[in-house]
Amino acid sequence: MSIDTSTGSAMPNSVAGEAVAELDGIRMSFGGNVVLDDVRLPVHPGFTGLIGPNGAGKTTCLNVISGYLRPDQGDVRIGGRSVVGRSAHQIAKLGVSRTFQTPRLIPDLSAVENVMVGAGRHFRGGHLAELFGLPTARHDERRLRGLARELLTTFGLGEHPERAASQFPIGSQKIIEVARGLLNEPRLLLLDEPAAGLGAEDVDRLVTGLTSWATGRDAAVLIIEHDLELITRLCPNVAVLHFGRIIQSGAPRDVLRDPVVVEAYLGADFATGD
Ligand SMILES: Nc1ncnc2c1ncn2[C@@H]1O[C@H](COP(=O)(O)OP(=O)(O)OP(=O)(O)O)[C@@H](O)[C@H]1O
Repeated sequence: MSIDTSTGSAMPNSVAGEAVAELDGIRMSFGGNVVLDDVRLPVHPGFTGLIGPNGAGKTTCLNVISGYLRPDQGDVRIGGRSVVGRSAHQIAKLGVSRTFQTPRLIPDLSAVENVMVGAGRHFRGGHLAELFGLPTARHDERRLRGLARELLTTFGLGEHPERAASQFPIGSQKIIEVARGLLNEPRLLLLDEPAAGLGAEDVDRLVTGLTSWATGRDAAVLIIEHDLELITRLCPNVAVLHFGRIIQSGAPRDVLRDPVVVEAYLGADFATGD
């Protein structure tokens, strides 16, 4: 395993075919209500979709991977290493970023500053250096501001980086949150319904930005989404969760035509376009 000394991350660089993250036999219940039952889900470099009806357990999967919830049973591996019992903060340090269904931006900070909030582990100077305005901190700040601006531009939002986050429409706010999740160069990015509430133009920005960011990187991106067109555009692999169980996985074109999936999730009226 190689240690990434530049970031302090201990996640190994992924080998082709090796899962960056893996849920293995996960069981999760809330007060006797079993929400995940023997969930096995490998997340390889590239884009993986996780779909399923409301309440199927998709966000719970993300919460388990990112350490917000501890499963009753099963293992969570990140970079081949078991992380069950580690805090969300410790897991983030392994190079895991996530977004939430409702964007968690700081409304009075500018778009670029909100993206910079994602920096955490990249501040070499630390908080004391920052507090006393030491050169390391000033250098870090300039560098991060530049990176944050580049990310906003990648997502087509580079025009008004200094505008307060609250002044952006909700769709753009969600994209700013995605950009924030990328500032740390995550090895694993977890996106919870990034396209919910987005118009067609914003969905295009999101897809174009994510594709552009992922090109040339071996990061893994797990996307929960109800927008099946987005899933089909981005993800070579998709898994379907239904009542807490993975009922099918594979290429979206095949999975979305599977009668079990159509029946269980999509309803009798569903038909995929070619
Ligand atoms: N902290 C919690 N306490 C109790 N029940 C919970 C908790 N978190 C989730 N649940 C329940 O677990 C089930 C799965 O919820 P989850 O949010 O994972 O579903 P989902 O597939 O992401 O749904 P959606 O597509 O609507 O976001 C739901 O019945 C939900 O009410």
